[in-house]
Amino acid sequence: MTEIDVSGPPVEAPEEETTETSARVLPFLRKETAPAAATVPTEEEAKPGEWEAYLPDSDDPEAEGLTEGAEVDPPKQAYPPSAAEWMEAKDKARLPVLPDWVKLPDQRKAVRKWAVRHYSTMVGYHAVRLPIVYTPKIVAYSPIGAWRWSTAIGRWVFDAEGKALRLASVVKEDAAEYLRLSHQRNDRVRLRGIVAALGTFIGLAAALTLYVMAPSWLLMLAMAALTTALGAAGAPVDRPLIDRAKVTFRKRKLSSDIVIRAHEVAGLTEKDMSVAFPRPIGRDGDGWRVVVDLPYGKTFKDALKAHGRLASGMDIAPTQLFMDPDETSNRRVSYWIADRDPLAVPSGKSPLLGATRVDFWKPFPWGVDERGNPVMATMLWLSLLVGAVPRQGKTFSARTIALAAALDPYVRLYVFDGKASPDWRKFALVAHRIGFGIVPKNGLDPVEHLLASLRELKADVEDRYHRLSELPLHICPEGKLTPEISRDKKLNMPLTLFVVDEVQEYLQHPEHGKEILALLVYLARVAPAVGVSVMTSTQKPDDKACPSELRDQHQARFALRVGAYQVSDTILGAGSYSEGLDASKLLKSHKGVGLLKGMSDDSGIVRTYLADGRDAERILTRAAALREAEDTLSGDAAGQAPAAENAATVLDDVAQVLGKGETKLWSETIVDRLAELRPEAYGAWAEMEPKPKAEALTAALKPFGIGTEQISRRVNGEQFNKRGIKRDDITKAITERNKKRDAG
Ligand SMILES: Nc1ncnc2c1ncn2[C@@H]1O[C@H](COP(=O)(O)OP(=O)(O)OP(=O)(O)O)[C@@H](O)[C@H]1O
Repeated sequence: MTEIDVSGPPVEAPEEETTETSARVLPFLRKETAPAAATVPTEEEAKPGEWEAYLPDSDDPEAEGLTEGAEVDPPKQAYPPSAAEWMEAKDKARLPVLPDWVKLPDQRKAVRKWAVRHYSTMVGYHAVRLPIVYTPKIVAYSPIGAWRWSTAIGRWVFDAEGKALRLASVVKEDAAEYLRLSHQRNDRVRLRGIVAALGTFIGLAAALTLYVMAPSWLLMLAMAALTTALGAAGAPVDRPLIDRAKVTFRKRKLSSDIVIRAHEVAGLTEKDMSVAFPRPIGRDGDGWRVVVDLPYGKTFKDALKAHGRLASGMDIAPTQLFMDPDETSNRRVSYWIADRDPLAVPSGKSPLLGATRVDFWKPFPWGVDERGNPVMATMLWLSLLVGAVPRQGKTFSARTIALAAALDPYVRLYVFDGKASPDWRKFALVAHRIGFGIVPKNGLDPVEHLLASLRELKADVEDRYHRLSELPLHICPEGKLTPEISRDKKLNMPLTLFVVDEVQEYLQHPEHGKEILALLVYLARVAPAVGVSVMTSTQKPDDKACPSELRDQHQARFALRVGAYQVSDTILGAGSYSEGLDASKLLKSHKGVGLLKGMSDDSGIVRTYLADGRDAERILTRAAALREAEDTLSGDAAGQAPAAENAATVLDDVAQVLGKGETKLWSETIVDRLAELRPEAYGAWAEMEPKPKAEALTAALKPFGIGTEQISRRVNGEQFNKRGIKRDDITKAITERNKKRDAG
């Protein structure tokens, strides 16, 4: 592959350098130059990424000592570039046949909206002034206009323009010249007099005809037109009849002068070099798109640093100015200048309110960007970290994602809220496991419940990896979870979303914090690949409250307003600030607005849709009904024993149901006995078919490292082979658990 050095424009090498044995390698090009016509490119010709090479001309007397074909330091890059590179460069440089605002319906709509708003403002402006300003002015100026017209016609008819020449010939006493000019004047006056008389006659006849025959509206129109024309002619030259519409900046055309001024005051221009405009300024959605080339040596980062000064230079709020780097050149910056602060405009209610169900395998609407384009979110194969200062919409934005998951009846939800706020309560209708706060209540410790859920899920994830690799090819062609597998209840591998709001509350738990951290790190890193996504949110993204070893596992990040750019970088990942992503620039009024990174190839602003408490309740009631209809309610929502209770006692329960002298027992028999022992906890298992019944027990014992094995038994003289549990395994697990418990 060709290596291309585009570190700077070609520089004419000093003569002595070319004669040295260690010749300097000039920056090379993507475009081949015809050797015979090789010249040093001027700055205007040199476009980024299209440098022309300066090849010494052997005919040039100054190129002494250089012979064609003689070896200098071989350039790093092969030359000429390959056809693919050449085509790629051309592809990048090519402008589309039609601009985006013509092709894309969203942009077309925005331009249409802008045009209607712009021109209706203009028309409205003048319509209001027509009766109260323009008409009185026209009427007042029209006599002056009539006088100006008649004197102008009189001067024309009597050849006033030749008067000065005639007078000059009199002063010079040049009789011949005077006679010639007088003759010319007489001829002119005669002809012009006839024309004027004819014009007056026709005009009067037309006026009379109009007066007698024309309908009154036409007569009025003609009079209005005549008065307007006279008024315009009579208006003082320094004060035009019609005011210019005094429109605000956002409706004023953004000119290159304004952009240049902004760069000058922002210190982004050089003494002898201003900014260049590689393409014309144009409308883009509800704003202007301006692409500039900064002077050589200035970078996108410089523009980013000067953000506030640029906004001031353009006379707009900083929140109206958006910047994007350009991949072809570090000195090219693309600005989007919004007509008004787009982030303060609410994005509206979540479309989930009108949705009967969601397919969580597909992207779902989460909000809109600064230009009002929809932003679709997906949680497939990733984990998401949400961070912000309190009251900015952290919980609401994360909850909208969980609501979408709830509306897919095949998605299993785990919801834990460290703050025990009312925001997540209604998820109890659908969540497989749910817990609030960190303080034990009604005999249930939410932290232990979270821990047990994490262990349960870890075992599930390990099991999924194992089973996916063993599934037959026709079910699992690529060894990956598919929509079909995830919806097959028998396979029990649904898409799963693990939500932890205010995660720092759990991570700082004195007893279980470390284990919770380790399990979350494991899940955020490993689980997305088998359809288990983790979504954590925090108002304290610092290392103490939410260590980087957990933050770093999140592929996607969403930062709402934070206090400082360093905190923004902590949430979004190092280097985000230099890419132009800085959540500290968001304002308090920007509720539910944040910067999204890593969910797709694009990073940027999302104004999340709003689903308040009542909306959430409506959606969750619908989601619960949907799950009931599809028979997918499970865990806590289905009234099945909470994970903590199961996990804490299942070992003892199994030990208890194993009869004296029974060294091993079939799983389904164990479940039946468990259901008799504690129907409130195991009743639901007992009603299952034999296979899922056995699988439920296997999953419950998995976190303790207990597996099943084939057990042969004779029933009524017949031999049966089924999977079961060994007493020794149970006894060992209980001993280990007790040891751990005692060790504290
Ligand atoms: N998308 C949105 N559109 C409009 N307003 C919103 C949006 N999201 C949140 N808000 C407003 O912001 C307020 C705070 O939201 P939320 O409770 O999600 O903040 P938070 O960051 O989780 O706060 P805390 O840390 O105190 O829980 C909400 O009560 C709501 O009024």
